[in-house]
Amino acid sequence: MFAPDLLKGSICVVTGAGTGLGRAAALELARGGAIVVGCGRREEPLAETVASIEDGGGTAVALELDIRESDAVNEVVDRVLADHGRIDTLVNNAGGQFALPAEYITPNGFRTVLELNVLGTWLMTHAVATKAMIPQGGGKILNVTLSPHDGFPGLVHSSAARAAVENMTKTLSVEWARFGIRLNALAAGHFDTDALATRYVPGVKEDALTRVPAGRWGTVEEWGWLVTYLASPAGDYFSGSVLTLDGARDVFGAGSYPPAGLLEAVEEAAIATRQHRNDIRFVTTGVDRK
Ligand SMILES: CCCCCCCCC/C=C/C(=O)SCCNC(=O)CCNC(=O)[C@H](O)C(C)(C)COP(=O)(O)OP(=O)(O)OC[C@H]1O[C@@H](n2cnc3c(N)ncnc32)[C@H](O)[C@@H]1OP(=O)(O)O
Ligand SMILES: NC(=O)C1=CN([C@@H]2O[C@H](COP(=O)(O)OP(=O)(O)OC[C@H]3O[C@@H](n4cnc5c(N)ncnc54)[C@H](OP(=O)(O)O)[C@@H]3O)[C@@H](O)[C@H]2O)C=CC1
Repeated sequence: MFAPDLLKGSICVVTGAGTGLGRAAALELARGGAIVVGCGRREEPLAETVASIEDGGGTAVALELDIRESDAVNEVVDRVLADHGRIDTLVNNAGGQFALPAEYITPNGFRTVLELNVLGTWLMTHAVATKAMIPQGGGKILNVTLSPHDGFPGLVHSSAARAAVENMTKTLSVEWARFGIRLNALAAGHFDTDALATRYVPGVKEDALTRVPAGRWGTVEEWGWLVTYLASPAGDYFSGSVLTLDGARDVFGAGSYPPAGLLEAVEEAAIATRQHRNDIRFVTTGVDRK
């Protein structure tokens, strides 16, 4: 899609680079000439992303990291700086949640989603800004969030978390403009990734598609193009924005609730696990993981 030297020599850190949207972003950044540092908890998918990039003539490395661990985040940022000297773009893509009616979400379930999406994004952002971007005189941070924005029934924890991330993005775009740091949030609608296929019950997933006016899932390539455009000089004047890529999902809005299949899946999980309805686990996969 882009010229092969668009990002030549640029150092781009992508969290969650082993799968789905993060993988697609990493591949497209590398096609544009960036040196990609892919992070995530599992070594295997990261290694596959690196191999795909290298097969295409690009350059990438993988570093295992749980973005919720402050010490580990600092170590990884130090390592990138030791190896590459700077960080031009950070893509805070790692994130996620499970779909569950709000009344079933436990305190720890809510905390877990907040920690992953808000704390994890904050730890990465703060470490990269203070160790790399402020000393080097600038950089770009792209935070992946969610569409629809005005409430996402079935995902109350993540809806709250992504709103926090978008506000964090806007706040920092003002505070850190004096350092040349530009921050934007990229709100994803429904993209056809493995996670979408495996983490949500089929009825719920299909219901989600009926709420996309464009009538189709987004492709991971379309996501990679947006990330790469913003990382490139063409994206230099974007800061403090929320860019929504969703085939008009946000305009359609939350729609009715519950989506087809969600409550039935809760009941099935309760029967399968012989658990009390207030102690439902892993309903989104329909599999008893206990
Ligand atoms: C309707 C609209 C649809 C809409 C359908 C379409 C949606 C499209 C929009 C979004 C799409 C995407 O984001 S797709 C990308 C999806 N990708 C991801 O989510 C990847 C990252 N996710 C994860 O790692 C996990 O899902 C996450 C829970 C966040 C973190 O996992 P951890 O291993 O750290 O957590 P655990 O230790 O297992 O669990 C911590 C607590 O959370 C609870 N918990 C964890 N998974 C749970 C589950 N499936 N169901 C219930 N509860 C769960 C546990 O019971 C624990 O609480 P206690 O039992 O009380 O201790
Ligand atoms: N697909 C879609 O339609 C939508 C996706 N999004 C968001 O886009 C992003 C990517 O989604 P998608 O590619 O579909 O889903 P994936 O589940 O494939 O991607 C999540 C990635 O984040 C990594 N990750 C998860 N937890 C951590 C952690 N604690 N530390 C480091 N890395 C972590 C995972 O790797 P590992 O498990 O190895 O750590 C994985 O590579 C997520 O934030 C998601 O919520 C938002 C809206 C819609």
